[in-house]
Amino acid sequence: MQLGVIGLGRMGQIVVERVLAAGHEVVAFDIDEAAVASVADEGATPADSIPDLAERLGSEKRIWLMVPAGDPVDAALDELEPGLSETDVVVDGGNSHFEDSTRRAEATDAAYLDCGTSGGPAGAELGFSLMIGGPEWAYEELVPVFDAVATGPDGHDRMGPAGSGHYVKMVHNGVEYALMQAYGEGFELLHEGRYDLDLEAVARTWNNGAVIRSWLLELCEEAFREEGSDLGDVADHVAGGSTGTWTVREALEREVPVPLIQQALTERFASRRDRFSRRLANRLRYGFGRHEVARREE
Ligand SMILES: NC(=O)C1=CN([C@@H]2O[C@H](COP(=O)(O)OP(=O)(O)OC[C@H]3O[C@@H](n4cnc5c(N)ncnc54)[C@H](O)[C@@H]3O)[C@@H](O)[C@H]2O)C=CC1
Ligand SMILES: O=C(CO)[C@H](O)[C@H](O)COP(=O)(O)O
Repeated sequence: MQLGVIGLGRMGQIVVERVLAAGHEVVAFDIDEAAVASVADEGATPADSIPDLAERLGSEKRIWLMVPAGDPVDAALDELEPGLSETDVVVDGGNSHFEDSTRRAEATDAAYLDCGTSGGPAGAELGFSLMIGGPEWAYEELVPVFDAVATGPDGHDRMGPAGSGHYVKMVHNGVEYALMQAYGEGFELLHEGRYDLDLEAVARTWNNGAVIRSWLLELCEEAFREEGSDLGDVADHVAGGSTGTWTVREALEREVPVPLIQQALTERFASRRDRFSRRLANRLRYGFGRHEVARREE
C-alpha cells in the first residue's frame, strides 16, 4: 500500500518508520523541511507541500495526519480537500476532540477515520494501541497500515462510527491522569513516610508481580533511577491538561461521576499557580483565631 503521512514529529516519524518496515510505500510532508529530509533518508518519498503529496498519491489516496490537534488538522484538511473524493481515506491519528472529528467527517468527501493513538514515542519499537472510529469499509481498507503501526492485529480495532475513536482516546487520557495521580500520591507518602526508602527499588519490586504493576509504574521506576528517590530538581509543575478537561466536561454533561480524574486534573492546574485560596485561608486563620500569618519571602 502507498500511504501519505502529514506531520513528521515524535509520533508521525514512528508511523512512517513502521509502515516502511512493513514493506509499504510512504509519501511524507511536514512544514519542517528537516523532518521531511530525515524520513526521506529512511526511504520515504519527500513531498514539497500538501498538494504535492496528494498528487503523488494518485487516485484512492490513503493519508495519515499526525499534526497537533486543533487548527493544524483543519489547515491540512483545507489543503487536501480540493483533491479528495469518496474513494479516498484520511486518518487523523492525533489527539483531536471527538466533536471536531465528527464535524470533519461530515464535511469531507473522503472517508474519515478518527484514530486515538496511545503508546507515545516508546511505540517506535512496540507499536501503538489504536482506537478507530469511522466507516467500516475504510477501516478494513487500512488494516494493513494499522497492523504495521499498532502492536499487531490486537493493537487496533474499530470502536464505532465517526468520533468514537477519539472519544475512547479522550477517556483513555482521563484514566491516564488518574493513574498518574494515584502513583504520585502513593510515592509521595512513601517519600515523606516513616522509612528511608529507595523508591526505585520499591517501584521495581511492585513491577515484578504486584497487583499494581503497569507501564506507568515502569516509567516511575525509570524516573527514580534517572532522577533519584527525591526526584532531584524536577519541578512541582505539570503541563498539559486539554484531554483531561474534555473528559471531565463530558462526564459533567452526562452526569457521570469521575472524582479521581477530576481531582487529578485539578492537581495539575493547582501545580501551575500560587493558590489564592490557600493564601486567603492563611490570612483568615489570623482573622478568627489570631494565628500567625505566614508571609511570602521578599
Ligand atoms: N507525543 C505523544 O506521546 C503523543 C502524541 N499524540 C498526538 O499526536 C499528534 C502529534 O503529536 P507529536 O508527534 O507528539 O507532535 P510533534 O509536535 O512532535 O509533531 C507535530 C509535527 O506536525 C508538524 N506540523 C504542524 N502543522 C503542520 C501542518 N499544517 N502541515 C504539516 N505538518 C505540520 C510539525 O512541524 C511537527 O513536525 C498530536 O495530536 C498529539 O496530541 C498522541 C499520543 C501520544
Ligand atoms: O495522549 C497522550 C498520551 O496518551 C499524549 O502524551 C498527551 O499529550 C497527554 O496529554 P496531556 O498533554 O494533557 O498530559
